[in-house]
Formats: sequence, C-alpha cells, structure tokens
Amino acid sequence: MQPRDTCYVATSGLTKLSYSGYQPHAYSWDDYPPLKDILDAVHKALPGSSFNSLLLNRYKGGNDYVGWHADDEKLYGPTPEIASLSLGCDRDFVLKKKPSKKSRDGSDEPASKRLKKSVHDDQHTFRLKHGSLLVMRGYTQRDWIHSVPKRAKVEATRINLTFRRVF
Ligand SMILES: O=C(O)CCC(=O)C(=O)O
Ligand SMILES: [Fe+2]
Repeated sequence: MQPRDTCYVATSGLTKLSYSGYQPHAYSWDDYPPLKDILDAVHKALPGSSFNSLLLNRYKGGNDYVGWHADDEKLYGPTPEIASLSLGCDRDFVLKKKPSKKSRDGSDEPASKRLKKSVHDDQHTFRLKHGSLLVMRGYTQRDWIHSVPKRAKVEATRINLTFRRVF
C-alpha cells in the first residue's frame, strides 16, 4: 500500500512504467478529457516540452506523504523533465542533495563542517501552493532526492499531477 492514492495516465504503446515494486495500470488520456486540457495548458506554459504520461498523487491529509526518492527510472532517460502541478491544500516539497561520491568516500573536510553544509546548502523546502507548477529537469533526478513529508497539522486534500516523458 502506498501512503497516498495514485493513478497513472499514458499515451498507448509506451514502455510500461514500473517503480518501487509497482507496475501501475496505464489509463488512457481519452478516458479523462479534462486531463488532456491540463496537459495542453502545461505545454503552453513550457514551450519545447513534450509530455506523454502523467502520475497523479492524492494526499488526503497530513498523514499521506511521499518518501525520499528520485524519479530516475531508465524509461525517463538520463535527464528527465517533470512538470509538477499542485492543486488544493499547500504542502511542503523538500529537495535534498544526494551525497556526492567524494563525501561518501570520506572527504578531506571535517565531519562537523560537512554536517553544517548538508543542513544549510543541500536541502531546500518549497511550499507548493494551489496552481503552482514546479519543473524538475537536467540532472535533478541524478543528483537530488525529493519528498513530500507528513505534516501533522494538515487536514485538507492536495492533488498533484506530475507530467513526464517516457522514451
Ligand atoms: O506531490 C508532489 O509534489 C511530488 C510527487 C512525486 O514526487 C512523484 O510523484 O514522484
Ligand atoms: Fe517524485
């Protein structure tokens, strides 16, 4: 069971998505005309982008969350572009830098300095508001992980639409 509700929509004939042990059923765009309209609006906002699939998330309250992960499945290519539209209640979205090879191997910096750095430079929290469009591209998935943590005080629902391109 995932700690939120999800739904996958994709153009027919694409490589099957599989992530964290799930292989979701792919619904068709034609089943959900309003989602096609939103896809058109996202393409207008991001000229040059071409998305062909959508992963929806519904967080029914502060107990629903997505844990730390990178959307780095092979079918998204080496530099995945993900456009993430938020609707409903605000939630925090946290980006955290993956430890670099150097710091994993033990760098020349003292541990105290490394710790300070990891807290101050390597983690960023964005409050995603209703109607906001967050775009991840380039090496974001290779170099960073992200999450939407639980929030005790949140009671309302948030719906998130992540548009992606499957190759
Ligand atoms: O809900 C969000 O803002 C993020 C969702 C997410 O990371 C995902 O679907 O991969
Ligand atoms: Fe993600």
